[in-house]
Amino acid sequence: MKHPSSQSRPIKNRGQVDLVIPVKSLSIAKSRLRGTAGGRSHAHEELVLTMVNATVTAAIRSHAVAAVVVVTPDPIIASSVESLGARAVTDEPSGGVNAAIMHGVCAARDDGGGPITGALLADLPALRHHELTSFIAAAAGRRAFCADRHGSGTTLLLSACGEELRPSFGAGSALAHRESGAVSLTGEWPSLRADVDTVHDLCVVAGLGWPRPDESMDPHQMRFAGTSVHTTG
Ligand SMILES: Nc1nc2c(ncn2[C@@H]2O[C@H](COP(=O)(O)OP(=O)(O)OP(=O)(O)O)[C@@H](O)[C@H]2O)c(=O)[nH]1
Ligand SMILES: C[C@H](OP(=O)(O)O)C(=O)O
Repeated sequence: MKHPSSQSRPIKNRGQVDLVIPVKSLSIAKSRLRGTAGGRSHAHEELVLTMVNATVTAAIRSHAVAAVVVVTPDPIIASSVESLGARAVTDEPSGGVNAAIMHGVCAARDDGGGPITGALLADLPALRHHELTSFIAAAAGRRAFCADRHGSGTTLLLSACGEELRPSFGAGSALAHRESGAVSLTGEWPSLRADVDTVHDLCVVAGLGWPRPDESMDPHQMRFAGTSVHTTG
């Protein structure tokens, strides 16, 4: 089902991969970061939305990606990512991250679907679209995943060409994906490995150049851990 706020269709790129990006509601997402964005009302929600928008923008810009489907129960996220060119669908039923991903995969199939599906987490604000394209090329149609920079989590899982995705996101997902036969690819993809769960992770993405000047959508700024972040305020 399309998100209740849905009005637009996704922008179709030339690529072969339909990418699904699951995102919780802004009120509960990134709980480990809560409090780091400052005391201003909705500062945390703005930080999370800014990270989601940056991730979705990079995914859409990758030439290897055909379409981006964001699965979220949150109407603010839905409307924001639709304005970027993604399709938004609600969680249905709500059953956690892997159920949300599979719902997005079904939505992508209903929309025509490409031969490869993928799940990308929404907390990769420093993501460079050419790194995503490079990873997809390296996967070469195999079921493959990118571990986060700690090696324990997963930031991206791709299905084999024409086959099921079989996501096992959650604690220790890198091992789960490896044990289920996915190939762990280890190229030079620092921005694809830099998920943000903690304040320290924010410093890491700041070192990778996030936020970039063109992502500063208005003059509001938050300060945390010595890093200045512009928000959509
Ligand atoms: N649509 C949807 N997305 C989910 C769900 N559970 C987790 N996610 C998303 O999956 C990714 C990883 O989720 P978590 O690590 O559990 O949560 P998080 O918001 O990243 O961070 P914490 O709250 O600090 O654990 C994030 O992009 C979440 O927004 C769900 O039930 N539905
Ligand atoms: C869902 C989980 O991500 P994180 O807890 O790092 O957000 C994972 O890596 O599978």
